[in-house]
Amino acid sequence: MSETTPNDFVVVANRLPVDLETSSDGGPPVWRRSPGGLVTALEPVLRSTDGAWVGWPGTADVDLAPFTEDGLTLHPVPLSEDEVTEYYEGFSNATLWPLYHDAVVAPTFHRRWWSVYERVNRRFAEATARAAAPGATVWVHDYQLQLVPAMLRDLRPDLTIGFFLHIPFPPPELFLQLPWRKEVIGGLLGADLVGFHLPGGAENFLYLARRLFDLPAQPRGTAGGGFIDLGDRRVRVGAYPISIDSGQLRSHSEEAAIRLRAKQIRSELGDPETVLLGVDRLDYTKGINVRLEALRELLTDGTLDPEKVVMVQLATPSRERLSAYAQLRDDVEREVGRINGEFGELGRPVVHYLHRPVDRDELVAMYTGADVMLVTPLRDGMNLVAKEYVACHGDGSGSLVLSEFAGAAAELRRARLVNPHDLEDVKRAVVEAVNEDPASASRRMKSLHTQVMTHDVDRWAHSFLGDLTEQGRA
Ligand SMILES: O=P(O)(O)OC[C@H]1O[C@H](O[C@H]2O[C@H](CO)[C@@H](O)[C@H](O)[C@H]2O)[C@H](O)[C@@H](O)[C@@H]1O
Ligand SMILES: Nc1ccn([C@@H]2O[C@H](COP(=O)(O)OP(=O)(O)O)[C@@H](O)[C@H]2O)c(=O)n1
Repeated sequence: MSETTPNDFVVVANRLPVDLETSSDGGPPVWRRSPGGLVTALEPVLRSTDGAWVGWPGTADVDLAPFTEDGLTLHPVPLSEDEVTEYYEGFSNATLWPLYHDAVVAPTFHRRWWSVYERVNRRFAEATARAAAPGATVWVHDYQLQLVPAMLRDLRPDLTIGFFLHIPFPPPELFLQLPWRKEVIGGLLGADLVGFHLPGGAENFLYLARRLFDLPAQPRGTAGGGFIDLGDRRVRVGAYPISIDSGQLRSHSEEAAIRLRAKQIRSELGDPETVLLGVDRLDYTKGINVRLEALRELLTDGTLDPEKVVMVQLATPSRERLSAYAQLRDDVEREVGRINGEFGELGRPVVHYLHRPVDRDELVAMYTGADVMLVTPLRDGMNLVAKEYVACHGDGSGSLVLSEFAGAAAELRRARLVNPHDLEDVKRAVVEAVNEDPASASRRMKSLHTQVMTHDVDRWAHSFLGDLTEQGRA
C-alpha cells in the first residue's frame, strides 16, 4: 500500500473492484473480488490505462484513506449502515433496479431513500473531485451514480466527464413513473458523453431529456445516438455494447489444467451425455426459474432422460437482505428440490446447485465442459456470462440458448434466441440445442466466437473513450 497522487483518468463506480469482507470468526478482514459484470469488464480497462478507481469497499462503516493495491489506485468512499440500507439496497436496488428492468418486480418509491441517494452521490462527486488531476478524464458508471456527472461538473468544470449505464434504460412510460425523473436526467446531462449498451436505451434517453427539459428536437445520429444542445454545451449520446477480455479468456480456457478439470467435472457429474449450465448472480431479472421449469417439464413429459442429462446452476449470492431476493432464493431452491426429488437418484441429482461464488479457474472449466449454456433473463443490460461461454468454445463445441431480452442478443444473433416469457419456446430451444447435428452446431458456435473475439472489452473502452475525448475537445 502507498500514498496516492491525483490521476489523469478516474473510474467511478458504486463498488471498488474488490470488497472488504469481515470474517464472522473474528479473523482479519480480507479483500475479495466484487461480484458482477461491471467489475469483470472494467478491471482490465483500468489496468491498461493506469487510472484510479473511486468506489465503495462493499462493507458498511469502513473509512479508508486512498491506497494502491495490486497495481490499482483505489479511493474508498465510506457508506454508513443506514446508507447501505437506503442508498444501495433502497433507492438503487429496490427503486431504480426494478424500474429499469421492465418493473418485473414492483419498484418502491420512498422520499427518504431519494434524499440519501442524493447525499451519497454528492460524496462520490467530492471524492472524485479530489482524485482527479487538473483537466483529467472521469468515467462515471451505472444507475447508482446518476447524479454524479452534474455534481462533479459544478465542483470541477475543468474535467471531461463520461457516463455509462450498465443496465437497460427503460422506455419513457416506465421512466416517467419516477417522482425524481427530472433530477435524474439533469444529473446525467452533466456528462459530456452518456453511453448505453443498446441504441434503444440511447433513444429513450434522448426523448426523455428533450421532453423533460423542453428542448428542441434535433436530427437523429446513427445507431440511436445523437446530441442534446444545452446552449452553453452539447451532450453526446450513444450506444456502446460492453464486452469481455475475450482473448485472455479464450487462452485461459485452452490451458491444459482447465481442459483436464473440465473432464474431471463431467466425470464427477457421472459422465452424462449432456451437461446444461446456468451461471448468474441470484437475481430475479436472470430468469433462473424459467430454465428450471423448462427442464422439469421436459423431464416430466419424457423428452429429456434424467439418466442422460445433468444441469449445473451456479448462483452467486446477491443483495440478500432485500425481500425480493430472499423470495427468489426460496423459489429457486424449492424448484431445484422438486426436480431432484422427482427425477434424481441416490448420489445422482439432476440439478447441481451452488449458492456461493466460484473460483475463476473452476468457472472457466465449467464453461469449457458444458454442452449447453442457458442464459434466460427476463431483462438484462448485456449479460457477460453469455459472451464468456462463447469465448471458451473456440473449437466450435457447445451451444448457447439466449434470451431475446438480454443486451447480448443484439450481437449474438446466431445463438438459439428465446422469449423467456414463453416456456414452450424455451423448451423447444433446449431440446434443439441438446439434439443439434454437431456440424451445424459447430458452425453456429464458431460464428458466435468470431463475433466475441472481434468485439472485446478493449474495443468497447476505446470506442467510448475515443468519443469522450473528441467531445471533451469540442
Ligand atoms: O454490485 P452488486 O449490487 O452486487 O451487483 C453487481 C453488478 O450488477 C449489475 O451488472 C450489470 O453490468 C454488466 C456489465 O455491463 C451487464 O452485463 C449486466 O447486464 C448488468 O446487470 C450492475 O449494473 C452493476 O452496477 C453491479 O456492480
Ligand atoms: N458464480 C459466478 C457467477 C458469475 N460470475 C461472474 O459475474 C459476472 C456476471 O456478469 P453479467 O454481466 O452476466 O451479469 P451481472 O451479474 O453483472 O448482472 C461474469 O463476469 C461472471 O463470470 C462469477 O464470477 N461467478
